[in-house]
Amino acid sequence: MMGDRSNIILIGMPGSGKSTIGVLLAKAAGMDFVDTDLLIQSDQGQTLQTIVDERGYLALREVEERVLCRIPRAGQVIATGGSAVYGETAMAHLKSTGPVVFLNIPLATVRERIGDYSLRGLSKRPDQSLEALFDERLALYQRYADLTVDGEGRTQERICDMILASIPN
Ligand SMILES: Nc1ncnc2c1ncn2[C@@H]1O[C@H](COP(=O)(O)OP(=O)(O)O)[C@@H](O)[C@H]1O
Ligand SMILES: O=C(O)C1=C[C@@H](OP(=O)(O)O)[C@@H](O)[C@H](O)C1
Ligand SMILES: [Mg+2]
Repeated sequence: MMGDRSNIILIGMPGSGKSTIGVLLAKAAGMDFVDTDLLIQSDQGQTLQTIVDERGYLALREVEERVLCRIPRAGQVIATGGSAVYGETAMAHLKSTGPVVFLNIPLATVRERIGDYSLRGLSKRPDQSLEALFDERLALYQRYADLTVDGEGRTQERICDMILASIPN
């Protein structure tokens, strides 16, 4: 099946369900799954948290952009990290490989799901609040989305079904 279908690319804030819903989508659609956070870690031989702690949040964004640009065109479900949208070239590449789906959840739900974000290796300016990061990113997620799915109050299975119903195969 790989090679003859478009990718499906998931974007959104940390906690929006990209990694977990991505697996469900891939199983339901008979596609492969890749989590770009894991690609970054194996490329660098470091955890995301270590990259941010030792080299800074901009280093993570640079590495992320390079890794995303190498994603092949074959049919895979791709869970990106929340900061993927800072890479303009990477997003142009990903969009050329298939539909980009924005998993949209409110700030309060991001807070609930991610807990103490200082321990999450988030790619954000140290002085930036989560609220400011959310606002900055919302505009970027909306810019790149081909499809937006509201995840609030919905199960992962329901969100998966909604995405499959909206994407031609
Ligand atoms: N629709 C949902 N309803 C309830 N919990 C969810 C939902 N989507 C994701 N979660 C939970 O939120 C957490 C973060 O999900 P994850 O897939 O890792 O998000 P991301 O990859 O976008 O950061 C996980 O514990 C996951 O089970
Ligand atoms: O939003 C972010 O800045 C990040 C989100 C993480 O991925 P998830 O969105 O899958 O949690 C991971 O890429 C890294 O810790 C940076
Ligand atoms: Mg994830």
